[in-house]
Amino acid sequence: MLRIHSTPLLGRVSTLLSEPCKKICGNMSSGYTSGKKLRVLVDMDGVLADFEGGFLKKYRSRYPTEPYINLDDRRGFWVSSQYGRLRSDLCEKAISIWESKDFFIDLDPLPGGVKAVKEMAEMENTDVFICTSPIKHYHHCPHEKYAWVEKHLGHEFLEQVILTRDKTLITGDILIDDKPDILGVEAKPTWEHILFTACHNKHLTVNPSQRRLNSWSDDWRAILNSKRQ
Ligand SMILES: Cc1cn([C@H]2C[C@H](OP(=O)(O)O)[C@@H](CO)O2)c(=O)[nH]c1=O
Ligand SMILES: [Mg+2]
Repeated sequence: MLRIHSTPLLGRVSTLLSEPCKKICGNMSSGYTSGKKLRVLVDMDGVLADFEGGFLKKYRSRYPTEPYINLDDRRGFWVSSQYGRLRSDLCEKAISIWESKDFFIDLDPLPGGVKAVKEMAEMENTDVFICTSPIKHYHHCPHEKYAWVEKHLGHEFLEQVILTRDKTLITGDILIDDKPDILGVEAKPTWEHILFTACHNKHLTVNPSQRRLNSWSDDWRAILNSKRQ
């Protein structure tokens, strides 16, 4: 175990730290001390990773003779609920797709998302976190979500990953998320929910005070700027 006996050694300890360690320490201090940085929480499935497209592709390939729902006809956040209404046994078949190995890692990035998040992360006074919920069948999903971030955003971005089943507990200024209702134990989350448009929510009439981001070609920079003091 490394013990620090005197201050001169402190300087040496920092030179002994590997580059990633230095970056972690750097991130921690800037994040905790500034207080005025804009904190953006970006959801993963349906915002950065194409959950709906990936699901339909794998469902049709595993169950080629079963009925399916075109993305244009998707309604409601939960895929399995709509499949269950189509025919009750299709609910379980749908679930079997995202519980399978390689479902989450194989998801394609949604157009413009990775580029936007990288640009956001480079902006002054801006902290970006990927805020995503793992499914409860934990055998593959949490691992693959980290692997997806590493693959598409880079190893250093792993520092920015928040896995939580309750996003209301996470503090931030903005949460960009495709789920229309984000509920949890905190009744008044600190963030403003920006609804990211997806096939399952595009027909929804939402509360007029709720802002949308229609895609990553939409003006996400203006939304961020509107929250800056
Ligand atoms: C079951 C299900 C999960 N998901 C996504 C949402 C969550 O990821 P995220 O928080 O990154 O959007 C994750 C666990 O529910 O899977 C859907 O988008 N639709 C579904 O029908
Ligand atoms: Mg989502």
